[in-house]
Amino acid sequence: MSGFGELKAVLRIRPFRRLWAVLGLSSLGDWLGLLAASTFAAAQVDNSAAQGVAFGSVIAVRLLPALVLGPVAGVFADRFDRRLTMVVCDLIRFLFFASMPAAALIVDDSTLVIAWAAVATFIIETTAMIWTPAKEAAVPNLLPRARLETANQLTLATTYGITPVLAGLVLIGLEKLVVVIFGGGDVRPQGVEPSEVALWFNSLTFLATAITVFFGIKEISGRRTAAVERKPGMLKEFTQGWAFVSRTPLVRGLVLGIFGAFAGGGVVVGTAKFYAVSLSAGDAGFALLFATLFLGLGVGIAAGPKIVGALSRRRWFGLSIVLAAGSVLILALATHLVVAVAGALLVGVGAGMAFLSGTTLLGGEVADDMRGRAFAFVQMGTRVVLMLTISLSSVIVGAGGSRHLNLGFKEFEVSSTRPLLAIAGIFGVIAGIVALRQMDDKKGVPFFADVLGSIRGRPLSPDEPKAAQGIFIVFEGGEGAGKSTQVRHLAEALRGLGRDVVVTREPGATPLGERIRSLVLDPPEVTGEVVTPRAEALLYAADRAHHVASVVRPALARGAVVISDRYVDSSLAYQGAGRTLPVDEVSWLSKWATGGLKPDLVVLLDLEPAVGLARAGRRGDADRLESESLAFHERVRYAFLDLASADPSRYLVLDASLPADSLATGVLQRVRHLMPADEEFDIAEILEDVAETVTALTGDELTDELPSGGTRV
Ligand SMILES: Nc1ncnc2c1ncn2[C@@H]1O[C@H](COP(=O)(O)OP(=O)(O)OP(=O)(O)O)[C@@H](O)[C@H]1O
Ligand SMILES: Cc1cn([C@H]2C[C@H](O)[C@@H](COP(=O)(O)O)O2)c(=O)[nH]c1=O
Repeated sequence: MSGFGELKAVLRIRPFRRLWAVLGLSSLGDWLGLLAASTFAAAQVDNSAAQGVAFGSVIAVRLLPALVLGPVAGVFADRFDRRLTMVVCDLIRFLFFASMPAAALIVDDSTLVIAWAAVATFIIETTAMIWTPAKEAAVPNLLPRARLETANQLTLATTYGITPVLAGLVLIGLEKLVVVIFGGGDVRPQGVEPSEVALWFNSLTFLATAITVFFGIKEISGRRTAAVERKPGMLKEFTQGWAFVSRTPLVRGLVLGIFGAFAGGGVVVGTAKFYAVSLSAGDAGFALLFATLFLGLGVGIAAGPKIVGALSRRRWFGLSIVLAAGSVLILALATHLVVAVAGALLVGVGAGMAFLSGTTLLGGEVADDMRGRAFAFVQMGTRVVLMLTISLSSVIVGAGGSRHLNLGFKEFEVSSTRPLLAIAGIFGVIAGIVALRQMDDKKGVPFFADVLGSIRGRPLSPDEPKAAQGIFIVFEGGEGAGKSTQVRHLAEALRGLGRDVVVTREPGATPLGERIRSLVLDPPEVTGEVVTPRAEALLYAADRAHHVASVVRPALARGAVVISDRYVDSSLAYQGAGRTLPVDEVSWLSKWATGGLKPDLVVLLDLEPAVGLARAGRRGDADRLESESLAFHERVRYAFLDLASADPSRYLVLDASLPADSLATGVLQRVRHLMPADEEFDIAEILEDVAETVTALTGDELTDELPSGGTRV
């Protein structure tokens, strides 16, 4: 589905659509509130120093509740009905936003009005601290899991992209409207200053959201009834929440990664002004870097899922943190504005992707009864980390100035922003790697191969555990190389030693496989149509999936030696090299089909195709693949040899032009090493039977002479 199609599909879900509208409105209110409350406080006094203090104190008061109430806010979201929690919070915000301009109308003392604005802001922020986790925790209950990521894209874009811009526009629009209706500043009646009108408007947005949530999104309620009665006390719930965050690897990893990213972001913001100076880029450079960072954030949120495709979201999260933090290192080292802009873009992309994947993971993988506390913990932590890092880094950089560095051959002026950014970048990369290790859901799957495969739509999957006791031996090679002969011989030898041996083959070891075998190998004159290369690859993979699940794994699980005539390498050689399908795709398909089951030993019987085809021809009519050109079979042969040389410890390559009994000895010698020490067999003792068995099985007189053109390996 296209990105637009996915958005439409999410918005078709009525309760989510309404919640999204509510979120948009309340986020508009938040941004408007931030701008209006602070300008309103500043407007109450005349001199610029007092205006600065009034403005700053309202902002500071907005951040305080995170420290005071943050830890317990999640308990509300998890304990009480989330719909009612949201409605009560919105009604409180409605009343307190309206109380600010109302106070200015009633009270004459500007100090009191400012003080009230600070108190009201504190209460409003406190309720927001409770409202947000309740909302975040409710979203996953309104949607199918598969739609959660798109829903988060939409809500993040709304909260951080659309509504702040809209809030600015509304404020400008209100200002113009006030001038048109009431005229300039001196003649205006009381209570209609633009910031006051904005606060009235803002209070109404919260009334509207309260009404919508109460009457329009009843689905948010009703997730528990009797369970509430059984809940422990609030204090217990609070401590349970903290214990959950610290003991659950996924949440611990998420929290660590998110805090690391925010710490890095805080340092970037705190040092940005000085950093722009160190680039000699001035205010314009500062603005450019900031705009680029936000652009990157948007790109990360909007395009991230498409870029990484099917990559595990846990891995994506860790990767995003490392990308963001690693790009802070680019900023630390950049000496040119263009490089710094590229770095800022990547920081934004990484942060946006981490934000989206982190939110989706928290929503999708944390159980409903803990979700509110998990979101509240993150909400509180990010604010605290951001506040601390912004203030600390700006103080450090302000005090640090710049240092003159003389390397002998070159001299530099190094701003203190650089080491600080470097430290933040290194710290962030480490946080990302640790987070990834904590929460990796594909342990043992190579990371970068998985990332590349996922981007191409073919993620790697962890191997299914192989039964410890059994031994899996595969014979590979071109047509007529002697595989069946050697398979049977080895089986006889091992059975003679008392081992449980399962002889099998691909394709066609099962009734289903038999049917697939005739579909792929019968000539077109029989089947009535030509099997296309991709269909052929899929048919072999289907046979393999069924074969491994129903024959190979069960036999290995009971400790048998499984000897298969052909396996994965045949697909890589025939469909990959022979049919020239992309080998990595064929390989991925087989890995998927087998759950990653690899043989303990592959015996490759290497033979000139012409010789092998001649041998096979003695059996009668050629099948569909035997009828392929000599060039096809040459490609197959060299593909087998390449596979063997890429992983020599797993392969035994034998010159298949040698007599069958020599080959059998070579195979037995190697297989010996696969047996447990106490089961090692005496080759000399069983060699006696080898030639006999082989002759009996093939029905041919085996000769010591090399067939013409044969090469010894
Ligand atoms: N080492 C050998 N030297 C000469 N002939 C052999 C040798 N091994 C097997 N043969 C003969 O070659 C023919 C093909 O042998 P076999 O069926 O074992 O090969 P294969 O690799 O399983 O063939 P295919 O893949 O086409 O089924 C048989 O007639 C067999 O007797
Ligand atoms: C498993 C597998 C086999 N093939 C081809 C190779 C042979 O031509 C036939 C099997 O015939 P055999 O007599 O049993 O050796 O199928 C293939 O193309 N791809 C595969 O994955």
